[in-house]
Amino acid sequence: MRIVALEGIDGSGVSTHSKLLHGKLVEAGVPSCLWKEPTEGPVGGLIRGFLRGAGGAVDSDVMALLFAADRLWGLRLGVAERCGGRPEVLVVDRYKYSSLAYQGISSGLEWVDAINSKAPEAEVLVYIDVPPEVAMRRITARGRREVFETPDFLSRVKTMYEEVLRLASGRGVRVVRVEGVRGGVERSIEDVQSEIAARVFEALGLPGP
Ligand SMILES: Nc1ncnc2c1ncn2[C@@H]1O[C@H](COP(=O)(O)OP(=O)(O)OP(=O)(O)O)[C@@H](O)[C@H]1O
Ligand SMILES: Cc1cn([C@H]2C[C@H](O)[C@@H](COP(=O)(O)O)O2)c(=O)[nH]c1=O
Repeated sequence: MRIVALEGIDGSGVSTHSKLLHGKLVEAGVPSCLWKEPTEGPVGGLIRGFLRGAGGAVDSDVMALLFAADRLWGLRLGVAERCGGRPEVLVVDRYKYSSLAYQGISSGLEWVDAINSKAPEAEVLVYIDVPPEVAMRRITARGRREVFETPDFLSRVKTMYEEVLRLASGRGVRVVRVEGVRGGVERSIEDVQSEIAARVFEALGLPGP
């Protein structure tokens, strides 16, 4: 199973572009499945509660363990059930790189990496680079906020992603960095998506979308 992971700070467009990319793969006849973390499984439900603030204060180590458990549940049980077996390409809307960037801040990269060592590296990691101010504008516009969605925390996550991308790249993951904002101007969804699709197809050795 070839894993293509989409990553970025909240509001960068990870969910939007995961769905669109999956649609393009299906259109091109590539057996592909769209997966999202946190999942809809039992551990994913617990995580959602914490993200909405229902579980009280959020402890980074506890969240890291929950995300790692949810991830393995997905890889070992959820994907097979939802995708009808093992798809050729699994497009993941967030993966272990989110744990490294978000929980790595307080829990430490090394430990978060260790508890995720049973989740294989992605073949391709698409990072959507958006400044926290733009991301926060989009988050505010949609009206509901989760615990990590503050300007200060998203700035720290963005800084952490740089380290995570270096780590992944050093392990042979194809890192595709895409600008969500160019020359101070937000790029349209279509513009960003056509770049993502073209570069992911190329990285996977598939004929262009
Ligand atoms: N170029 C763009 N790419 C993606 N989304 C964009 C773009 N321009 C505007 N948007 C808007 O930004 C929002 C991004 O939402 P989306 O749920 O995809 O982000 P996300 O990164 O998955 O956030 P979260 O992790 O908080 O759920 C959507 O409302 C989308 O319409
Ligand atoms: C997989 C994963 C996610 N997170 C964070 C990133 C977001 O703030 C939320 C998920 O919300 P979304 O609206 O569904 O994108 O959780 C994280 O901190 N660690 C992880 O491993």
